[in-house]
Amino acid sequence: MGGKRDHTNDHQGTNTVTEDAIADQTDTAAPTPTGTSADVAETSSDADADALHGGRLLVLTGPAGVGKGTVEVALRKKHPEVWVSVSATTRDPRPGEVNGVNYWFMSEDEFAAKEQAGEFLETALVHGMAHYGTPLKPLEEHLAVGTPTILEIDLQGARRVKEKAAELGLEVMTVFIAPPSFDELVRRLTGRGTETEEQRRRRLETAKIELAAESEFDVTIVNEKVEQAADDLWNVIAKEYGIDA
Ligand SMILES: Nc1ncnc2c1ncn2[C@@H]1O[C@H](COP(=O)(O)OP(=O)(O)OP(=O)(O)O)[C@@H](O)[C@H]1O
Ligand SMILES: Nc1nc2c(ncn2[C@@H]2O[C@H](COP(=O)(O)O)[C@@H](O)[C@H]2O)c(=O)[nH]1
Repeated sequence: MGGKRDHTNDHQGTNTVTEDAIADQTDTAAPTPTGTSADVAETSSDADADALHGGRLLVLTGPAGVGKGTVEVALRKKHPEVWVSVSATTRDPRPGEVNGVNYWFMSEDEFAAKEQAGEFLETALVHGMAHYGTPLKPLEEHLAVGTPTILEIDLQGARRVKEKAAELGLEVMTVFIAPPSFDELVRRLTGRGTETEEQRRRRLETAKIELAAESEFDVTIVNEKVEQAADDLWNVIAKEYGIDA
């Protein structure tokens, strides 16, 4: 697998991930859960890890505010056949975020019950603040039909998926999205304006740990310019899935 690190030089203007932009991600390639968080339970109750055998996916990781969500939206605009897994989370929705589109938002109790029931591929406590998890059932459904699939998860989740890949018979390509500089990362996170000062501080602490782990990933894409980063990501996907780019 890769090892490429892509650099571009000019910045793109800020580009907030809006509800409308994310709504564009409506899946066309395979079934996607919709509705309330209760639907996750319905679709995930028979989760069977064997169903992932032979599946192929991309794990996308990068520090808070680097632009992962923004790049995914740009990618999905050009390549709607790519599916980005919708995670469960116990954090509160940001303004404009929609349940079942951005995340499956749920209480800590609901999350713990699903975790206990084995409904997640992986889970993590992120930034020491909220739990996040990748629902298994929709992932199985997409991998079964060969949909190009992205899990946007944190470093702990990426490590967990890599550890489990062999046992599950999964082909996993890991991609790290890096900022052009730490200062620019701080600017983007601050500019997004969705966190309190304390939340931002915690995210930047996590960011330092994640940036130090970049070499664990198969490929690094530096997000200087959103469209270029989305094209770079598509090239990785196309290569991984044997698609003519
Ligand atoms: N290439 C870029 N140049 C300038 N601004 C960018 C670029 N990419 C993203 N941004 C801006 O940076 C901010 C953070 O982007 P985004 O929310 O996509 O980050 P993220 O990595 O998904 O963050 P988190 O992990 O905290 O959810 C947004 O305001 C977005 O518009
Ligand atoms: N381990 C997992 N990490 C996840 C999952 N879904 C999202 N994430 C990561 O959490 C942070 C914070 O996300 P935010 O939306 O609150 O800014 C970010 O790094 C995501 O990539 C998951 O299912 N598992």
